[in-house]
Amino acid sequence: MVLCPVIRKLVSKRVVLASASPRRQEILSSAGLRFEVVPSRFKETLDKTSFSAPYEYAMETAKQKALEVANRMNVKDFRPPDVVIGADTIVTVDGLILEKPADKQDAYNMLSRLNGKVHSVFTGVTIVHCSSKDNQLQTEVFKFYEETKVKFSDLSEELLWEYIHSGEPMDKAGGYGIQSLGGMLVEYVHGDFLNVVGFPLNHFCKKLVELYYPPPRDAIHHVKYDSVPSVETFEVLSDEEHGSSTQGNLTIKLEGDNAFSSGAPGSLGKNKIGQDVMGEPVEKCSGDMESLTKFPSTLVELLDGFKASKAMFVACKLKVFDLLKGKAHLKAKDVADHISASVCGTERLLDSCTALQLLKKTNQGYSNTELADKYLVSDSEYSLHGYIMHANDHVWPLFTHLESAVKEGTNQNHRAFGKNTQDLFQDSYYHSMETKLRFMNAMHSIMKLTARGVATAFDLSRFRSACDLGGCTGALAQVLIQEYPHLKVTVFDLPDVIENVSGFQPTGQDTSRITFTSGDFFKDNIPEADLYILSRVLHDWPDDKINALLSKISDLCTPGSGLLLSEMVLDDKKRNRSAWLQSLNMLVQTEGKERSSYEYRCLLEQHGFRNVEIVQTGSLLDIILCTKC
Ligand SMILES: Cc1cn([C@H]2C[C@H](O)[C@@H](COP(=O)(O)OP(=O)(O)OP(=O)(O)O)O2)c(=O)[nH]c1=O
Repeated sequence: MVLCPVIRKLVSKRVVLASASPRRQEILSSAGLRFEVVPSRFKETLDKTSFSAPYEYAMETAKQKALEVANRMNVKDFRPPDVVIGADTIVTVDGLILEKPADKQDAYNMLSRLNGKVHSVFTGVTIVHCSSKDNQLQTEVFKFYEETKVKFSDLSEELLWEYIHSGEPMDKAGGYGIQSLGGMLVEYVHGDFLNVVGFPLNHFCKKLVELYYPPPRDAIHHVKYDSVPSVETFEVLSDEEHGSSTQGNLTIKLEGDNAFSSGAPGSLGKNKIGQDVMGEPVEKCSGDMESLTKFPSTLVELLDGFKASKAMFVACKLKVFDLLKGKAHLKAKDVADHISASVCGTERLLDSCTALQLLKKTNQGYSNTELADKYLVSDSEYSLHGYIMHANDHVWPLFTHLESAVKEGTNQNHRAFGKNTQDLFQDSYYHSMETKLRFMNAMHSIMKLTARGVATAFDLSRFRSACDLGGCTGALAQVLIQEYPHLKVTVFDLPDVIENVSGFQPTGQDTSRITFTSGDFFKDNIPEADLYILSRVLHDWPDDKINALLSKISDLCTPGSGLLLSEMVLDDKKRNRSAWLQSLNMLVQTEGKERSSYEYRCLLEQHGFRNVEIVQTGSLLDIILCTKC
């Protein structure tokens, strides 16, 4: 999604971010900007005393970072970038400029200076427009800066050292990261929060508006904008209402190194032949033309979606993130050697993962992003590796038959895996030890991630016993007993599952209040409990089976017993994309479907449950609680 329409102006340009900062990459890509990352090699050693103000230093460093990359990329026979963006963040306190700490002692010195005080964070940003003539790089440089004031609480020595030992300060100006643990040090922030994190997005968007939609001179005094104006506002002003102004020789004063004339070829804005600075035709405002010229970014994202998924799946399968865990950097060749793959293929995979922000790339090589360390490394606490392997090995082949699934209205196990499913779980998930463990791993990893949300969406402290039907490895049960000290939980699942749960139990945690019982909830007796839980179970089955199961549970319940469901609830208004795609997922692989809140409510009331309450989290699972009347 592109919130700032002016970002679309950059869609057809080769945009390069001259920064290794993962924060800057994240901020700009979340704003919908498409860009390549080429970290600058400029050494941040300008003489600070030669600048009249700290922000001058930050802007100059940002400029040098961007120009170094622009020059390096101006290689004969290659297309140079159109736009290079550089940034530099500094912290200033007591007249001193603080950059990234050199070591822990330096971090301590910086944090001690900031302790209990208000300081300023400046980010200087440079936008360099590039063109190349006879292999000579020509540049136009625009700079600006943003200041944010931050107040630190009074912090104890112990806390400062604990924070320093977390390792977070080392790659951050002033020795703290407000967006993570460092947020705990901060009492208040005045100004743009993202500016502290490394990139003043709001000011950047305003600057783009200035650059790409310059208001004509006589409009300047009418137009006051505090926030980013819509494209239309400025197109109307510059192209229609004041259409003739683009024909004139209008001089626009901009902050930065340049003031230029919109009438001069190669200058900013639109020239006499209706081209913008990059020499490309200017978008017209008229409805038809506009819809023809606007770039369908959403569609491009969808076109690329499956490639991005598969790149992540393959990197996980080849254990790339495991290999890079805890390593400063590895070159593509070293990664290729370890995973027994070609160097050229590995390099492309690593570069794609870098573009997807799963890896970081510097001159020394590739390393994991925080996201990859946390979720893609196979043995991390909240690893999604198991779920991703299930997506790659099971869901992906099924989705290649989506067209048949849609035409036939049935799952595609027979096409994807060559066998008809009489018994869904037995035939598709548990037919071999390998598939069984893969499926259990997948359910375990997704449940670990979501269990706390499920367990705490409602206060369940009135229940003394719970039975988690289809509770698999007991990942939810483990969180339930932590949250509710008086609750005992029975995990009920097929014998195939229960006999393999031991490998998934946590070490060093008291699990004596969890019991594992095997059985088939359609055929066998279900254990008695005050609270029954069906997490991601109902969506697997057709209505007749669901009715049979709910009726069986309802018969076991006494008045006041509870039933807790966790599913993705379909909602026309919220249009939760994951839930609707999950519904297709259910079509290709099961006999079930996702349902709306209305459908769940009817279903539950039909079986004697009342007080149906739904917490729609909008993330992976929504939670429903009801009581037997
Ligand atoms: C104060 C503060 C800084 N920072 C970061 C932003 C920047 O990445 C970093 C300041 O260092 P910079 O030199 O501005 O940037 P960088 O070295 O990370 O990347 P490059 O030079 O390649 O552009 O500090 C935070 O992430 N959180 C904070 O709260």
